[in-house]
Amino acid sequence: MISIDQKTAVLAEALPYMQKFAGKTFVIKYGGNAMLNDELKKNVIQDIVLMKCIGINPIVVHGGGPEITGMLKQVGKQSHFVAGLRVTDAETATIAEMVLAGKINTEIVSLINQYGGRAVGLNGKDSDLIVAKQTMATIYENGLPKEVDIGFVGDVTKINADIIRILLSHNYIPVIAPTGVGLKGETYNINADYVAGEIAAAVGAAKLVLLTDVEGIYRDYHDKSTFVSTLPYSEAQEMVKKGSIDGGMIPKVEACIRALAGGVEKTHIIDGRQAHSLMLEVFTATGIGTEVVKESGRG
Ligand SMILES: Nc1ncnc2c1ncn2[C@@H]1O[C@H](COP(=O)(O)OP(=O)(O)O)[C@@H](O)[C@H]1O
Ligand SMILES: CC(=O)N[C@@H](CCC(=O)OP(=O)(O)O)C(=O)O
Repeated sequence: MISIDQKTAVLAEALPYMQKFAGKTFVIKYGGNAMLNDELKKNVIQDIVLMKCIGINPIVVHGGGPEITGMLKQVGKQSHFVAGLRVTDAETATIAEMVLAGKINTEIVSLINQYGGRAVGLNGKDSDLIVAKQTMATIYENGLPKEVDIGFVGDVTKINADIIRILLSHNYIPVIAPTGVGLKGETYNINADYVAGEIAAAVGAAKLVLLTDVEGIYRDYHDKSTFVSTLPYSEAQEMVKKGSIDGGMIPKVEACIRALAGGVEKTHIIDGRQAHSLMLEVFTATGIGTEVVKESGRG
């Protein structure tokens, strides 16, 4: 049982962070694997509403990979991933948009509103928020890059962030589905981590926080003693090339790298399975998870 002294110590520790972050914008990427449990979902939503209450401007970018996989299965389609990206034919792009923008986005908006926030849902087509072009997946064979065609998967070419700024200036919480629109109105499926990195750079966010289903990054994913709390991005790039960062972790580190290059001050990959992990990361001295940084050393 936590004592009164411990409770007050925790609250007092939060004060300087509340002062430091008031008025700052945080992009929070909430991934499909951290969304599977209703109690955790509630914790994440409460943390986002709390941030808003103390003057931080949260922007939520959500995933929904497991739900897309489930829906594809219902219509008899198997899912395949290359370098963490879903191989997307035309029908898959339509189903991904339906699940992300139609189902998950509205659910998150509704939950935030139930907890007292004022959320507005957006997808890449709203006001041409996320303009994209077709991209390839890169895999490494013996350290050498190789391009693989994965269909209607998009690379962000432009974020039209005006609509986000307008919503923030009126105290709304934007909730963004990771679908992209091409120059001819076509739909692209984009990994939500990449969208979060691009949005964070476009709005000049102070922090990008990616919630996932592991503690953070491990040097060797099969050995939990190799957890890394601070990872310089040059080292992260090497780990992707060597294959020690693999699958769904690749878009996350690449999103952090993109955000840092775009001027975002801090990027974190944290465990969405831990109750109130967002609050712990933002309002405590030690933080949790892995921080991807430009230089070595945790700030
Ligand atoms: N070096 C690594 N450290 C941590 N996780 C890794 C690493 N390499 C690959 N992974 C995988 O990345 C996964 C996280 O990506 P993903 O499942 O796509 O998350 P989300 O659904 O939250 O976006 C982890 O569950 C793990 O299986
Ligand atoms: C191209 C690509 O991989 N798109 C992702 C979009 C959803 C997503 O990113 O969801 P998570 O954050 O839950 O993984 C997909 O189809 O699964």
